[in-house]
Amino acid sequence: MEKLNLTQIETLLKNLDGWIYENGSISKSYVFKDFKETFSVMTRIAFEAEQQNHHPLWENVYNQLTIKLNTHDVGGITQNDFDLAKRIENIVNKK
Ligand SMILES: C[C@H](O)[C@H](O)[C@H]1CNC2=NC(N)=NC(=O)C2=N1
Repeated sequence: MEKLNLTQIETLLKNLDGWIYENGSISKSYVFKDFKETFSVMTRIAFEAEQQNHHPLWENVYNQLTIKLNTHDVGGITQNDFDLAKRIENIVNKK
């Protein structure tokens, strides 16, 4: 899997509403109704991540969830990160 350069990252981010590139990850923060909804979304993301074999760095406090994606095997951002981000958006928008 090839590391993407900054131009490619910025271009691909245009298709991901609210996602940013910072400190070597693409990331987005979400706020949900309550903890149960947040954890329900996290559970669905977890199964998606497992299916893709690509896993997030994430932080959850009550109804807040911050997700950071990078490809640690190559030490950068790859298409895998954007694929998972898209799947996360699909889960969150369907919740
Ligand atoms: C051994 C296993 O396939 C690898 O460690 C996978 C697992 N999940 C992963 N997740 C992420 N975010 N980056 C990786 O490089 C990665 N590699």
